[in-house]
Amino acid sequence: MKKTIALLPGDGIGKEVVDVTVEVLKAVAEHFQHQFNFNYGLIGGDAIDQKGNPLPEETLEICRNSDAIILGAVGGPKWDNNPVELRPERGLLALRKALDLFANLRPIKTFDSLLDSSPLKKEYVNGVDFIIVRELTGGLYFGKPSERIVHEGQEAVVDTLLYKRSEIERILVSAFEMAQNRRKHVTSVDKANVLESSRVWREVAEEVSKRYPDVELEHMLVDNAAMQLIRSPKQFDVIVTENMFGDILSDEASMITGSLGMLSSASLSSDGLHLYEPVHGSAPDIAGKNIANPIATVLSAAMMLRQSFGLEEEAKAIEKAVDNVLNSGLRTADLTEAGKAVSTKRIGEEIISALADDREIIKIMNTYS
Ligand SMILES: NC(=O)c1ccc[n+]([C@@H]2O[C@H](COP(=O)([O-])OP(=O)(O)OC[C@H]3O[C@@H](n4cnc5c(N)ncnc54)[C@H](O)[C@@H]3O)[C@@H](O)[C@H]2O)c1
Ligand SMILES: CC(C)[C@H](C(=O)O)[C@@H](O)C(=O)O
Ligand SMILES: [Mg+2]
Repeated sequence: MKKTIALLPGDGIGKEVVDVTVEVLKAVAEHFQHQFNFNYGLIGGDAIDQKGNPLPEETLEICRNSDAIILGAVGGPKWDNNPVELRPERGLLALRKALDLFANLRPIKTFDSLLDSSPLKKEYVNGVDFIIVRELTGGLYFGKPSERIVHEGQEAVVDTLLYKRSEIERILVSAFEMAQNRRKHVTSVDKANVLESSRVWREVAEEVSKRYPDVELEHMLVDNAAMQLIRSPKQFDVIVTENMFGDILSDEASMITGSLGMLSSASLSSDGLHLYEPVHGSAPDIAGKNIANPIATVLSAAMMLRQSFGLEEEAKAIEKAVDNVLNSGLRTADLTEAGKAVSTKRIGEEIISALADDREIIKIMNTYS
């Protein structure tokens, strides 16, 4: 299979984790006889420095001319005091909007070998397998006005939480569709005791649920959901929620798996051009040290192979290679005690060698079958 992949490494550890992921994808291409072409684009702080724009038009073109997009992360202290239009994060938000990447899927699944890495009790995290479906192109992130104003004669500020009913409906449909192929349970998270937007969200959730009689719908207030994620994470199958709540709950949920460095994601659009990125950011505190965990991005690439290219066997091969590496006891610093950790690059090399081992076994088995 021949595919073109846009690579937007971005800033900080974004570059390090994308570098590893590209090597893994090259190994997959070699073992499974595919041709992956990689087109690099600038986004975030780097793009501001080189092009004066966090999302240059060339980058959008590269994305539009590709079959899928892999992004690292954007942001860093260097640009923190920039005016809002020159913030790296604006580049990511503009990209999500421009490509209509409205459905952000963030799977939370524990690895058996990492049960001890979670701060939660082993018996609570063992077997956790749920997905957060986060609305990604609406809500507080995009509502206008969003500005400093004078209100009642005083300095004030306003951000707007705006959703079209159709935007709420399409994300809920995505969640119910997903639940139908899983354990048939949707938890719709909102703040309907306070926010009008959440009251409408609940109404739409009820309407959509009528089309999926085999799926159970539960409403949960976001503050309770934050607590339930820690108290009993196994109760969840599909969590669907608006943009900001989803952002916060997914970082929280990452600790069930042991680290934010484990959490992959897919941002899906209606026209089939999807973006894959780790849930974490550019981690300025560890950037440039070759110690970041690349697994979130590598697993995002597996999501890409499955979702965008239909390459199920290849996606599974990556997931199995990651599992094998973790089973062998190798861990980056976020998952183990100081002194025992291995580097970003080493984890990448081990994943590639686990992939190769697995292919050899399959080949040997095929010759005997
Ligand atoms: N998708 C994105 O591009 C994205 C996501 C989140 C934050 N950001 C940006 O990143 C910058 C830093 O934000 P932050 O520090 O709040 O969040 P962060 O996710 O970058 O880091 C939070 C903490 O987790 C650790 N961490 C994150 N990823 C890791 C990995 N792969 N391996 C090991 N440790 C990891 C970091 O070292 C840090 O201690 C900000 O500019 C923010 O806007 C970007
Ligand atoms: C960098 C930031 C804009 C982004 C978000 O809030 O969506 C990040 O935190 C994420 O989770 O992808
Ligand atoms: Mg976030």
